[in-house]
Amino acid sequence: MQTLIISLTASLYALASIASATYYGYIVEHADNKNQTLFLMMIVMGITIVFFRWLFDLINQLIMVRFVGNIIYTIRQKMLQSLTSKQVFDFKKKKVSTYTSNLLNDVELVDRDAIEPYFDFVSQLVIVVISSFAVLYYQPIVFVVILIGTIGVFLIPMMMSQKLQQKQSVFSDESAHLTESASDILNGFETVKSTQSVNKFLIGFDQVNKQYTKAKISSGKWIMANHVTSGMLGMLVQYAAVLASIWFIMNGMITVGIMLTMVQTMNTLVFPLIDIFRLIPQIKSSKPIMDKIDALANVTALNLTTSDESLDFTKQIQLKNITITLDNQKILTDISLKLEHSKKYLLVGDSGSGKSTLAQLLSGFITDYEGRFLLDDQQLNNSEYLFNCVSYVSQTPYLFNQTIKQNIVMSQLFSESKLTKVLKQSSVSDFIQNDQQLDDELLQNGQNYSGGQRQRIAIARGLYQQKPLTVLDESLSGLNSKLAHHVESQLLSLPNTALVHITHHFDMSLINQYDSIIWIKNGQIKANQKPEKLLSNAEFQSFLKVKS
Ligand SMILES: Nc1ncnc2c1ncn2[C@@H]1O[C@H](COP(=O)(O)OP(=O)(O)OP(=O)(O)O)[C@@H](O)[C@H]1O
Repeated sequence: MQTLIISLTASLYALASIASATYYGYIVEHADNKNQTLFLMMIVMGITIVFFRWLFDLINQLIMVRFVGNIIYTIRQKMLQSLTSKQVFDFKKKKVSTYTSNLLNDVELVDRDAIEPYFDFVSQLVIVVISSFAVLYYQPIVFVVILIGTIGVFLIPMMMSQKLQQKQSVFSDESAHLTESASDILNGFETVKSTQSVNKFLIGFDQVNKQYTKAKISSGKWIMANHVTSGMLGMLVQYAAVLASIWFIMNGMITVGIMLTMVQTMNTLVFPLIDIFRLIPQIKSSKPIMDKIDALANVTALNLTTSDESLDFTKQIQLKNITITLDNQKILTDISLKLEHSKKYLLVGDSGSGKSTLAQLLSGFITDYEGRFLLDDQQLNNSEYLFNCVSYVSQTPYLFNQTIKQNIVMSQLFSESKLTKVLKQSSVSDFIQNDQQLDDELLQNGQNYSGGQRQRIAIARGLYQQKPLTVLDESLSGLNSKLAHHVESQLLSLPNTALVHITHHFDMSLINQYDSIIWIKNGQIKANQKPEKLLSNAEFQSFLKVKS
């Protein structure tokens, strides 16, 4: 439809251009008529033609700008939609800065090198076709000269397109590296400064920037070479056609007026042809980037089956013989575990034993596992369904560029009483001076708050979601022991929420309130017992000693 509208406006422009060419020939033919009325009519005709030519050109360009804008908008929306429908684990296989670069830099490249040129190409093609008919009408032989010349010279830009594609692909990769390098320095700004690594990072960035600039110049050179060569080839075709016309005049076959009309019409034909020579390789060059965008924009959206929708967690979650292998390494081996509704579990183990991996499995982030995962008594087919039942609070939570209130409520319905309750349970209320503070926008990732305060906001967020299971992964590590004690005891007293709490810091005064301690060692469950029983185990005692 868009192509059709562009073609239509381009046709009107081409017809106005041909009228203009005919007008030139006509005024030259009638220059020695000395007729005042005819002269006035010529002025009116001239102004009318110029006006319509301008009007159709303007409409064509304005429609094109609108179409291109809308297409780019749709591509970005679709890309982000598809990205967010990725499974968490798959998403993490690439760097965030790579996605950012795809979403920003690559879309810009496609805009510049494919979408705008495409509409331009359609317009020019329509103009070429219509002008060809006009030239054919005036002098078929000149048309044949243009046709042969065009086919001949068309091969050269075509030969360039392969090279252009390769250059554009390298340029896109280098754009991603540049974004990665810049975001590394900016995200790790404190560490870069405090470790006195500014120079090291600047040198690193300098190298990446050089590579990027080299790729940009290299692709720019080829684009320009393509541009200039197309222009030169177009001129060659035009010269050949003009020479043919002159030959016809010399042989008395056409008048000077007709020749002028033809030269003008040829301009309407040859300049768009030059554009076409330039546009085809340019459009082809963006194919690798279009493929990349296509791959990103075509992730299959999450599709919960009816059986998934009826899944719920009212009694228990059961893991049966679960094994998780990452990078050919078994991280969890043959895990069998039952988590009952409303019960509280402490998950402990050495660093690297697999606690976070288990937490991520329970939270729906890991989809690739052997074994069976049962919600109540039904098999879980799609891990993302767990987002309905589980609230995950990470050790290093991300706070959005929004207010504290928005960071806590997220997409749940707002309830003042619920908010007040979770603010107290998480001890966020301790550092909130007044209600206005909840509505103040946070700095990047909540940097205007301490690590412990950020963790408490994340706990409040987790509790506000009111899911049957809350998983805390070292979420109290940034709090002092008094605060951690308060929050942990609040969590332990939640009546309708099961809790899995991963920690390296044991509050011995609360440990007996857990229903069970799950002890993981080397990716396997070493014990899953009531605290009083496990605390009497000598091996566990020595594990605790090492920890304290
Ligand atoms: N995406 C991954 N790809 C490959 N290996 C991974 C991945 N994530 C974790 N691992 C490995 O799995 C093992 C268990 O990691 P996990 O984070 O679950 O341990 P943990 O018990 O939570 O440790 P800590 O207490 O230090 O946080 C580690 O050896 C880690 O290197």
